[in-house]
Amino acid sequence: MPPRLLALTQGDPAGIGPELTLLAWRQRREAALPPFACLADPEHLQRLAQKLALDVPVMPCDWREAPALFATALPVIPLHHRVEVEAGRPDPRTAPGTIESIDRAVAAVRDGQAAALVTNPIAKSVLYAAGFAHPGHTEYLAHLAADGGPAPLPVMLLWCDALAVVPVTIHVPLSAVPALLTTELIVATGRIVAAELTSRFGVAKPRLALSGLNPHAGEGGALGKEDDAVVAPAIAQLKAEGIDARGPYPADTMFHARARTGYDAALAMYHDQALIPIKTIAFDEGVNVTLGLPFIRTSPDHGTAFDIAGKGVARPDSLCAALRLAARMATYQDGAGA
Ligand SMILES: NC(=O)C1=CN([C@@H]2O[C@H](COP(=O)(O)OP(=O)(O)OC[C@H]3O[C@@H](n4cnc5c(N)ncnc54)[C@H](O)[C@@H]3O)[C@@H](O)[C@H]2O)C=CC1
Ligand SMILES: NCC(=O)COP(=O)(O)O
Repeated sequence: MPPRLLALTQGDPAGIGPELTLLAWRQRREAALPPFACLADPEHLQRLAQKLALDVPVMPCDWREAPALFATALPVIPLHHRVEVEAGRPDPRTAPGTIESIDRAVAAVRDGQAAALVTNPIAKSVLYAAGFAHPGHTEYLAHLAADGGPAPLPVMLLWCDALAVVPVTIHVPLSAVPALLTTELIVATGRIVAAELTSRFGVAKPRLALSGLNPHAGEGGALGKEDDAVVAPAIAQLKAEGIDARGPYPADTMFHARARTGYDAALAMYHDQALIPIKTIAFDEGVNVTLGLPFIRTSPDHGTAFDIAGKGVARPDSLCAALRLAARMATYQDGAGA
């Protein structure tokens, strides 16, 4: 079965997302990319391609036309919002277009017009300044998936060939982590990770390694109580449910190469505990995946990089990896394996 079309969002139009989209399309053959269509302002992409001297024919189209166009042009589903912003100069007035792109891409995936969602980076602070009430894509996508009912628990997984790692608490201040970190949250996260490593990554019997929260996983309680009181009971519960879960391990010694051979995914207790190791070993190839949703979503692991936007130096490798992984996950979901 040929890979089905992916829906790619515009991301923050002042960031590097638009140029990465152009660069990815240019590399579609060498990088073995599945077909994708971007929800964006076609004229903005045309202007940017011209400015960066990138030979990319940008073709406005609808979802039905997009797959056949992909071989010869970048298919773009036009947004209602026009983009009038300079690269590197973020502006909250672009927020409605950024959000329109996400909303319509999600709708296209849920309607079956696209196989999976791939998002270009957004700047949270720009959206917050425009009144956006969600911490990031991860939480907003769960809100969209709720359809007015209870929102599913979205789980952030950062993935590269050498490591898959999940922050159990996500976009929250460090000072709020101990109160938010509950045995129930860890168990619910572990269940989702174990189930989707099988259904969406093809890992038959996933092995999960859980970190502690505190230095040395609490050093028997002397350096913090949460490791024994909150994390250990969650591991016991996961094991009781037949999930291969181990720990709590000291976070500082569970990410080196030899340790990584012992598990399929690491669950870390907070954002930086999870993201520092993967961005250190695979900043250019890492992919951010949202689990727990009724649809597939991947994204590059990096942000909007306003400091280099429009300068022609941004690397599309992580976006390319996100596109390939989304297609691979869709293949597993369809039951066809990799
Ligand atoms: N999935 C998403 O939507 C994400 C969005 N962000 C947002 O991005 C904004 C900026 O975040 P930062 O912490 O500055 O991280 P960043 O990833 O945007 O930039 C960090 C450094 O890496 C460089 N860099 C990033 N991507 C690159 C690429 N593809 N090629 C070459 N160099 C690259 C940048 O120039 C910068 O020096 C924030 O507002 C944050 O909310 C951050 C991470 C993910
Ligand atoms: N640091 C990861 C990140 O900010 C990604 O957030 P999201 O927008 O994918 O929720």
